[in-house]
Formats: sequence, structure tokens, C-alpha cells
Amino acid sequence: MADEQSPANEQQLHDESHCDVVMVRVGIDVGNTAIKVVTEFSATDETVQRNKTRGPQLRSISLRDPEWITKCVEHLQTLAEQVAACESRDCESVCYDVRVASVNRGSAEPLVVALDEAFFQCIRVRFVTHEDVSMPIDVNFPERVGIDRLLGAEAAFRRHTAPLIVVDAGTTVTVDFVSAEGVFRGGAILPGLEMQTAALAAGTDALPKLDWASHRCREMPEGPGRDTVAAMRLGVLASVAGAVERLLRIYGGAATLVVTGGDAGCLVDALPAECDAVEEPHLVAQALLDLMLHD
Ligand SMILES: Nc1ncnc2c1ncn2[C@@H]1O[C@H](COP(=O)(O)OP(=O)(O)O)[C@@H](O)[C@H]1O
Ligand SMILES: CC(C)(COP(=O)(O)O)[C@@H](O)C(=O)NCCC(=O)O
Ligand SMILES: [K+]
Repeated sequence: MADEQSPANEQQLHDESHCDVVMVRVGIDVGNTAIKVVTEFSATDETVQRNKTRGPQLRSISLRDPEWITKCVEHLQTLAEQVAACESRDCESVCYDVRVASVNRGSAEPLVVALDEAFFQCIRVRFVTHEDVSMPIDVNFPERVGIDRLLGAEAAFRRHTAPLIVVDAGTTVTVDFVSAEGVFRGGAILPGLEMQTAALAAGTDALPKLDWASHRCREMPEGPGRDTVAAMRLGVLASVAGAVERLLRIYGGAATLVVTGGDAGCLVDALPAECDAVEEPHLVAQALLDLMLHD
């Protein structure tokens, strides 16, 4: 794991109070399928009195794309041009304060190197660690829990009434419990939609790979499945939605069900209405912005 502070940290960022600097806050959630880049900035010049800020912008970039690092750098470079234009500054006055949450070291490290190289004196990159999580963690090995699970739980707790069941549907599906007192109590981990369909195709001669994006479901498919693809989609969605429903009972008691992750939309529509699932897209990336606002 790269050390927490990137080389650029030796280069002091422009002092934010310096009137011609626009500081852009960037949260990057590095998962096992995609990175989620969320950006937000506040004008720091004379308009600061009006506290002019922009709502967070989000971009998801698939790690399957060989150009994913370049696309992330270009995304931030384009943003710098937009920010500079709207603040009538030159690009050199745009600085980035970046917080990275990673459960995928093999991807996070080259990304941080590329960002430091691309924005050398105008970037500060810090990895979020368990020390940054304020939520109490009551599990056997707290330091081993994925930082994405903890940040998602913390962000959900800030936004919804506990007890909470926080589901993050991505590469894997995590289903975590937060007590009424706001304590992270652990949860369950199961294969995500794409992982399951990839396993079906890899483990058999006849089953095809499914592209969930092209089959993006907005409701649970009819059962029983009348063809191979329908049977696969039904089976995988039922296994994930069924697991969530079963875990709601196992965790016991009434809890607010919060669903995040790239496949949240698919899962929310596959769950019964009585689950009252609340969809919170990209909760982990939002948690990173929350951290920076409380820096
Ligand atoms: N840009 C994207 N790249 C990859 N997957 C995406 C993208 N947008 C939506 N998805 C869907 O989201 C899922 C990945 O969810 P995500 O929460 O990003 O995973 P992780 O956090 O495990 O990397 C994919 O399986 C796919 O169905
Ligand atoms: C469970 C996870 C793989 C989920 O990652 P994701 O599906 O978001 O890519 C990640 O949270 C992780 O690596 N956790 C470490 C082990 C644990 O949480 O117990
Ligand atoms: K995730």
C-alpha cells in the first residue's frame, strides 16, 4: 500500500486563503470493478461570502477499461478548465484536495502516482484509513473490515435513522448492520450480480456471459424463466434480493434499508416494496466529501 501521504504533500498546496486559488474537493472510491470520482468546489475568491458552491459531480470509470487511469486524469483536467473558466482564473490556480478510499491496492497505487505526476504542485492525495472513521466498530477484527463498508455505513448513519441495514451492490454485495446507537456490527458478503453471471458462464459449456448493463432490469423478471438468459437473470437477482430479505430477518427488528453501489437500482427494484429500500447512489464517494467538509 502506498504510504498515506503522496510525494506532492511535501509541496505545500497553495494556501487556500490565497485569493486566486480555487480548491476542488475530490473523493475517489476505488472498488474492484470501478472507481467512483466525486468532485465538489467552493469559490475561494471574493465570492466566498456568497459561499458559492457547486453540487457534487460524480463519474464512474470501469477498471475493465484499459484507459481508466487516463480517463480519470482527463476528467480532473477537464474539470480544472471548467472551474477556471467559471471563476475567470487560469487553470494553474485550480488545486485538488483528494481523499482516496480503496479496497483494491493494485489499482489505487498506480492511480495515485498518475495523479501526482499530472497535477504535481496542485494536488494533495490522502488515503482514508480506519482512523478516519468515527463510527464505533464492534466486530472481531475492526481493522480488517473494508474501508468502503465503514464509510458507507457512516454516510448512511448521517443521512438516515438507525438501526440501519446498509447494502452495497457492486463487485460483491455487502449487507451490513448499524445499531440504533450508531455502532457498526458487521454483516454479510456475497457475490455481486456480474460475479455470479460470470461464474455461471465460466463454469459451464452452454451458459453465456450476461451484460447487466444491456439487461438493466427495472423490475424483477417474471418467473419461471422461459429461456436461458431469463433463467440466469431470475436466478441471480433472486439470489441477491432473497439474501437481502433473509438477512433483514436474521439481523432482526425494524431497520432502515439503505442500498448503494453500481447495481443499487437493479437491486432496489428486485426487492419487495414492503422493504421500503432507500437508494443512495455512490454513498462511499459521498462519504469522502463528508470527511473533507469536516476536515
Ligand atoms: N462505469 C461503470 N463501470 C462498471 N460497472 C458499472 C458502471 N456503471 C454501473 N456499473 C454497474 O455497477 C457494478 C459495479 O458497481 P460498483 O459499486 O462500482 O462496484 P465496486 O465498488 O465493487 O467496484 C457493475 O457490476 C455494473 O453492473
Ligand atoms: C467486501 C469487499 C471486497 C467489497 O468490495 P467491493 O465489492 O466494493 O469491490 C471489500 O469491502 C473488502 O475488501 N473488505 C475486506 C474484508 C471485510 O470487509 O471483512
Ligand atoms: K463498493
